[in-house]
Amino acid sequence: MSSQQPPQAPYRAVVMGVAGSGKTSVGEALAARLGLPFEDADTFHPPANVAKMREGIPLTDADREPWLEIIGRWLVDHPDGAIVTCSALKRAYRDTLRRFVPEVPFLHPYGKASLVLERMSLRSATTDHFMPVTLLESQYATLEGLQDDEAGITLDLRRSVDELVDDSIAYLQGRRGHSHL
Ligand SMILES: Nc1ncnc2c1ncn2[C@@H]1O[C@H](COP(=O)(O)OP(=O)(O)OP(=O)(O)O)[C@@H](O)[C@H]1O
Ligand SMILES: O=C(O)[C@H](O)[C@@H](O)[C@H](O)[C@H](O)CO
Repeated sequence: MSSQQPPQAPYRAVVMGVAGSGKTSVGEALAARLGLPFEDADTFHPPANVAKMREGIPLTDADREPWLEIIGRWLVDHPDGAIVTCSALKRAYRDTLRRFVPEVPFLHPYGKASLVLERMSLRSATTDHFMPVTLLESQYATLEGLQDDEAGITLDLRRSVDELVDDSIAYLQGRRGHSHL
């Protein structure tokens, strides 16, 4: 009998959630810890989408569809592992991403809008991020949390970024042996 272990599956994951929930902070730190490439899906938004959000107008399904496909292709282009953020607010949006990478797990920092609003307000005061706090209500109204049949984990965004990375890694390691990602 061979003592060789099967090759380790690479980690690919999407950090999802409403604006200001910590996707970038957690995704970047997670990718750094795992030594993987990282991309923030905001960089894939066409300028028209960014302009819309800057004006406080929520994106529609039609605005998001081509953007989701770019993110799906980005994941396909990183078969050796990668972490990407993507709001992926609706189940149907996550279905689009799964058309590209069927077993991709979603890590979802989630919590009360009041705390996210506080963090976004602080961010707006200190950076020139395009996303206005006024859009947070529509982000929550659009959000459909992970369903039981979806690969992924809902994380408590009150925890520190480091703790959220610990939680994410524990979850991803737990999936090992159960998936091809
Ligand atoms: N777990 C955390 N604890 C404390 N502060 C946090 C945490 N996560 C994020 N923050 C802070 O909250 C703000 C929003 O976080 P971040 O930009 O990572 O969210 P995001 O989901 O990527 O937002 P967006 O989608 O709007 O770009 C930032 O100022 C960040 O430093
Ligand atoms: O689907 C959406 O409405 C968008 O992706 C937003 O979520 C923002 O781009 C992001 O959160 C930046 O603040």
